[in-house]
Amino acid sequence: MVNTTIKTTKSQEIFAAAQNLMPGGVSSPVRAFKSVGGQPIVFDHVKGAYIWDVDGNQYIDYVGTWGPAICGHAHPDVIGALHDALEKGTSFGAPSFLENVLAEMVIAAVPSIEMVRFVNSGTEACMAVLRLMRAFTNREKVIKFEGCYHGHADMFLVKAGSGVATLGLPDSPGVPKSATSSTLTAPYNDLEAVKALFEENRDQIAGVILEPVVGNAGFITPDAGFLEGLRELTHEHGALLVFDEVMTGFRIAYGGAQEKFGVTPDLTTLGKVIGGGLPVGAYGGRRDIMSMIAPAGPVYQAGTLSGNPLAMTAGIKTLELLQKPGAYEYLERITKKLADGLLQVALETGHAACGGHISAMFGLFFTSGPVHNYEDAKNSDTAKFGRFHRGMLERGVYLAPSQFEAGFTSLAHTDEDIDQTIAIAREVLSSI
Ligand SMILES: Cc1ncc(COP(=O)(O)O)c(C=O)c1O
Ligand SMILES: N[C@H](C=O)CCC(=O)O
Repeated sequence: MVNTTIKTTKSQEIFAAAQNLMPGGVSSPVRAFKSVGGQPIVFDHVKGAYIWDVDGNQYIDYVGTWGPAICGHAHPDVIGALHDALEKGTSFGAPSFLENVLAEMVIAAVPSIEMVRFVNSGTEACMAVLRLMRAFTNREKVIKFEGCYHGHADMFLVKAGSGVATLGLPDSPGVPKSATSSTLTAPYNDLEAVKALFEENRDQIAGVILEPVVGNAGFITPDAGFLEGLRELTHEHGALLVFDEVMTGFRIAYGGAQEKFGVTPDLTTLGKVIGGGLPVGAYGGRRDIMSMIAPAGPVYQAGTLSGNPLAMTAGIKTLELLQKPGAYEYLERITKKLADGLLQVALETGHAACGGHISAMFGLFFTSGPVHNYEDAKNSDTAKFGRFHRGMLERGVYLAPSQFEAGFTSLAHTDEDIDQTIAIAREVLSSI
């Protein structure tokens, strides 16, 4: 079972060459392993709950291409549907029936969404939703939370999570002050701070955007009453509430965090799962607000590849699989088993640790916690996380290469995968 001497010669060669070709050798920063140390492995192929690297090593995967692979990688139904769709062409740049099908599925599932617009990434969805918030309210300021990540658009690169947190970067050079001067920040789970911002900026705040369950500062859940409090405050101040469900959408429940917690925002952003592993994003919400988007209204937003037939097909198939009876019960059961198991092993082997899960999303911090916000997350032992990550990798478990990312399970993970992961964690945690 345990192999601590994996050979990664080919991975190393390819990654060395990549460094001369692409900044940091990668197409997106976190995957470069900068914060956990060591070199990334280079993937060859993926299937179900597993990945294989170019040296032939197999790993149990808890990244799931950062969330989309909730049914397991390369699910035969998704691949089959994609084969059929490919025969009809790779891009239309014109209306297709597939958009109607996915739109109907999204609208039926997500409580806040009465109309939806498809885009190509979560970043695009968040950029567009911000423009819409500002246009609808005729106000400029927006509140986001420290450690939350809403993609890499200028306005959101303020105390951002994900790669910005992973690399310990300040707000990015190249972002003009004017782009972020209207972005106000508060600590996650701190309603009083949000109240104060509303008081200090009366009638100027377009809305509040947040990850309803944080995945980009590690896994952090909303305190009881936090989401409800934001709903009340935004109503009270004539501002919009936006849930960025790019990560949580169709993952922590079929209808996302808003279904799970029973709090309905005005607007929602989606991505990841609804593209079934192809590049996709979406934003949607109340009909009166969405009707402002061009060409129905004056707020401009467009995309050559938006509504791409392959992405729509993979999304439709993925949502169909998730509709099967028992899907979310299964995800909850195995993820609980994993998260509880990891925490128990960490505590039994003498580490200060805390963690948890909701449905198919989980996390573990090396601090006794509790972790309520990004500051708490930063105070965890990230160096220890790096050693944990490397030990797990060398024994065949692929975790997100950053303390500031959540973990993901899928319908393809079996009880045996979870048992094996916990056993490996015991071995690693006993030695670090
Ligand atoms: C909550 C959240 N919002 C937005 C994004 C941006 O999405 P993308 O990487 O598809 O641009 C991500 C992930 O990167 C995310 O997790
Ligand atoms: N945290 C990001 C998305 O959820 C990680 C993906 C990336 O930016 O590469």
